Amino acid sequence: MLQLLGEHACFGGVQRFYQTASAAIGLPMRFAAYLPPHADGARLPALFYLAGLTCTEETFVIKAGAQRLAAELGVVLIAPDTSPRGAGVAGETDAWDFGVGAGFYIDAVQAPWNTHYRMYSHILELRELVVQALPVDGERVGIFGHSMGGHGALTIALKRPDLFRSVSAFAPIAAPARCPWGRKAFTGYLGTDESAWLKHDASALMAAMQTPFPHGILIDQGLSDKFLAGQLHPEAFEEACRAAAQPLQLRRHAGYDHGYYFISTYMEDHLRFHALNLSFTA
Ligand SMILES: N[C@@H](CCC(=O)N[C@@H](CS)C(=O)NCC(=O)O)C(=O)O
Repeated sequence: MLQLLGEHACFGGVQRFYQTASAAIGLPMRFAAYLPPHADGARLPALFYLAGLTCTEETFVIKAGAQRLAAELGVVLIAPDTSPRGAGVAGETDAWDFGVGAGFYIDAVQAPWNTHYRMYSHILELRELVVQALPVDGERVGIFGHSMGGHGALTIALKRPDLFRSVSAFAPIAAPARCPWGRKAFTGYLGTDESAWLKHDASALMAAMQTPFPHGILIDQGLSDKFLAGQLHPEAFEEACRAAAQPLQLRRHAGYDHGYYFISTYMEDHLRFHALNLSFTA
């Protein structure tokens, strides 16, 4: 079921790469798993990291610099891929913001995308798989992500707060139904009925809830991010959290852009935020 593709010693633990026959996607899917040093039989908290447009399961592992602190905190890190690979849908590699590398962590309902582009179900299936096959405590799983993956982390956590008990994001696409990236993806994967999009829009989902994460949500945003004005809309999510009485730390950082120099700068804060949240009993 799980095929080990590679393993590298890293800060006393192991950085692994796996392939699994994904039932949700209907194709082989890859993911990365960092296992910190741990005692035999231990069940550890785990964090899913969802990456952004054009990324793979390797991007976070190589660029975010998360393993050293994950080793210290004893947290497992799971990094899925960002879309199906080799689905063979016509045009799937024509654009960098739709199709391959841009699955948006939703299940497509429109043909021809709905056969394989089912990244929401894939993340849930991976969660089950890692709890079963790796030393992961199913009661202590959190989720975070960047840009498209920030949208994924926020929406998946809001849809399933029972499965993901802690959530944070870097420069998330916070209101996809009203930005060009989100509108393009939702039109292609979900169709033109915009009311159906709102079930996959973090700001709309939050506006319809009451304090789903009582210990708070953490978001970091660079103010020199070239996508901030047109694509990200953190202020919409901030407003929705205020209306829902959801505690939110939205930190805006002068000088930081959209990339991994920004993400790696604040990675430690996110890992400590999740480790603390996952230490509270449910
Ligand atoms: N290809 C795009 C940029 C795509 C992009 O910025 N992707 C972000 C996520 S939305 C990313 O993490 N890229 C990988 C990297 O920075 O290593 C462009 O031409 O501006």
